[in-house]
Amino acid sequence: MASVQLEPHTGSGRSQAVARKVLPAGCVIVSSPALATALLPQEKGKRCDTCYRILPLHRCTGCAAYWYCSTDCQTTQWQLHHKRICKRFAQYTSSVAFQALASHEKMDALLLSHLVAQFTDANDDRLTHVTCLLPGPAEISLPPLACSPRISDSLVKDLYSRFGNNNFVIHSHLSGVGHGVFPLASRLFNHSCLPNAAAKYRLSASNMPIMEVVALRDISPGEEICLPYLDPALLQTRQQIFRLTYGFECHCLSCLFVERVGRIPEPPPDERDRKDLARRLKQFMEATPHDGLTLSNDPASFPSDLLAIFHESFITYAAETFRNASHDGPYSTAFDWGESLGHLYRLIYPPNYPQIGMHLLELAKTYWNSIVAQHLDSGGEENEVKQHCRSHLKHAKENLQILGAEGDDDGPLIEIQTLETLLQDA
Ligand SMILES: C[S@@+](CC[C@H](N)C(=O)[O-])C[C@H]1O[C@@H](n2cnc3c(N)ncnc32)[C@H](O)[C@@H]1O
Repeated sequence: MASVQLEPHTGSGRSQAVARKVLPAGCVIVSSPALATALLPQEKGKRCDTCYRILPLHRCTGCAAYWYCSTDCQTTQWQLHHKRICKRFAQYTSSVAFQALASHEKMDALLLSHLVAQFTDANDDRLTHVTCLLPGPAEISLPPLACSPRISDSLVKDLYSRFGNNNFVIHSHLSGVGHGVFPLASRLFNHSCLPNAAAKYRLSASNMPIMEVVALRDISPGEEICLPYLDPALLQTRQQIFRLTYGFECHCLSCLFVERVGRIPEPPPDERDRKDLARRLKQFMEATPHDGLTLSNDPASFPSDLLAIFHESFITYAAETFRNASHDGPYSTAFDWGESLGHLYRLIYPPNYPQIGMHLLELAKTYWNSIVAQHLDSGGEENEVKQHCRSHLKHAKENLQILGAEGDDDGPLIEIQTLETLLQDA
């Protein structure tokens, strides 16, 4: 690996991935192939079970439960694991033991089945790449499998004990489509709530999705490279999830900020008071230059009467109110809450975090929707709306170009291009 090296992490038993040279924003730091993947149930029949692309599909005639875009993809998966699963699949998924599982456990059971079906040799290097990962904190019991393993039960259990704190959600345009085992990325990257890198997935013919880890900003030699294990906007609950699922406590600067705040105050229940909170957030953002790393500062430098904006219920309220109004209005509500959510994201997430870009694109589309829907004819108002649309689109593009093309072929960068053209002609 020319870009990173594994070093012992000071003060803990784990390792850390450290940059060996300057890694400029947007560069692919590491490509990590999948060892096994499983599509989410809602994606079944919509995407190819091997390459995850959305194409015309044909069904496996044996089990009628796996879909492929080509003979190549079908052959690849048949050789990997499907030949051992196909015949028993219907019986397996209708079994009492499988049906009794919660939906996330069903995903794990399928992924584990896809993984173990591949192996006969316990000493296969690819298995060692999984068993050398850190196990999760909780005692686990094995889920039922779709085939009888040809490796020992203790090895299967050993593999499964790595699932909860190492596997990844495979996503396209930030929307989850499957789960995957990516041993190289798991071995390398620790978590930070202010990460300097993010994972994206490349989909190509006859291959399982490949994870690429991209630098979100310029990374200096010697700096640790971290990924977000979960959405950093879960400011109140994330520490508990780290403890229960991953067995660690996060000490990043953002978590230090939250710890110093103590208890994030509840936002006011009344809609008018919430609007007022959002208005004060806007004033604060207009008056205070911020670099997207606000949560790495001392909370004493942050207005205490604004802290309720970090309450998860306020973030959810802002997101839902924006979403509900962004297509058909009322547009003034969508603009107000869309802008507030943009401010919140800039405060919580590190620079160039893709959620910021995706939100700015949604906001730009909302301004455009309002132009189209309202046929604004008072020249001044329309110009102002167009200006907002252009400005958000520009910032969305700057942000999302860092992560670059990922997932399905269409997507935010294409949407930006289309909207740019429409705006030019408007
Ligand atoms: C995907 S693995 C990371 C692999 C790790 N670099 C190694 O040495 O193999 C996840 C595990 O790394 C540890 N870890 C990751 N990020 C951490 C952090 N910010 N603080 C403490 N432990 C962390 C936890 O034990 C977690 O369960």
